[in-house]
Amino acid sequence: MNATFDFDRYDRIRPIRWTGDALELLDQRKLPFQVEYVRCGTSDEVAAAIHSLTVRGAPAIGIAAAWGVVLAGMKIEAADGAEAARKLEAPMQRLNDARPTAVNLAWALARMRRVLGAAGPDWRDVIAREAQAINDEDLAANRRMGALGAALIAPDSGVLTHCNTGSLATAGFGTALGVIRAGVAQGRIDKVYAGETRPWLQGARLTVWELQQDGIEPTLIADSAAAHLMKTGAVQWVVVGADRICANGDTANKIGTYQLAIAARHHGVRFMVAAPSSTVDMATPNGDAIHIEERDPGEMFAIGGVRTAAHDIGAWNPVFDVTPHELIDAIVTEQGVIERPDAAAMKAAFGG
Ligand SMILES: CSC[C@H]1O[C@H](OP(=O)(O)O)[C@H](O)[C@@H]1O
Repeated sequence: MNATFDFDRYDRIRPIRWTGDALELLDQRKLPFQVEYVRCGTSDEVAAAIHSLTVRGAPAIGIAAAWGVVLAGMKIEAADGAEAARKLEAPMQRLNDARPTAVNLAWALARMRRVLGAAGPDWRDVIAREAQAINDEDLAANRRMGALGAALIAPDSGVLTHCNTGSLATAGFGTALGVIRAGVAQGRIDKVYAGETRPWLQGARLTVWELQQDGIEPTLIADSAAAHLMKTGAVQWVVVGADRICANGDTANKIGTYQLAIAARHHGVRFMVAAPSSTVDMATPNGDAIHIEERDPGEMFAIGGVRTAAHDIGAWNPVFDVTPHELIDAIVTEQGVIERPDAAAMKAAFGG
């Protein structure tokens, strides 16, 4: 990233605000047409906000859950961190159970448990500092990933992205969208395509809105137009985020990612996954072991409260899928770039 890169120009959105005694969440169910914050005063309110996608995005739900633990800590008495950890285990489990696929949620809660276990009478300050550290580390990681990922993209490239991986999904700047922000700023990317990302429309509602805040004009496409777009030669990279990257490089991400990878390989378009190391899960051997969240089929029947499907029908609504590592050209984390990821490359990079 060049020294004069203006992060502030590309990072005005704050989906998570800690007030000192509550967590304010930008309600992503209502964007882009309403910009409203939801106030969470308890950890269970944070868990409900995670489950309802009021706050969403793998890193963002981990950060929100960490602050949820701090909120739970305000409601109990404990002499030290070990006693607090015992009393907070139930609310932490409810935070953990809010969504199953993104490893960042469990990862953040494991960090909170770890510091709690070692904390003394000042355990409340310790967990508040840890929640802030998780947030700040994510922001720094995204800015580093932006530089590393953008460097892979040749000037004058077209890029297609999927879902939302920007400031709304993280502590700021974004993962895949951070790569795109950096690539646009450096003149490497001159055309950004965003897939609408049915059924929840993270692309059409969130990514397009985020990029407009930056002065970047994306082109929205229907999810079903992606392969045709690649066939035209308009894009050189597909750049996406991740919810869980396994020990062999298999990657869970928003539903529709897998078919983008298949089409990209068929058309000679390179495929990049950008995610912080907090999304890497070396304890999960491969994509077959990932719990794919299935959500209420009702999310497929209406948009903005307007029904779009016939009545009295069934539906299947898995909201993630797994891209096998063989279809991924590069995994970019803040620790570096893994080209042609496989188990050996992942082990060399992350141990385990
Ligand atoms: C940097 S966000 C990663 C990931 O999270 C999103 O899922 P959701 O909107 O359901 O929380 C999407 O899969 C993004 O790629």
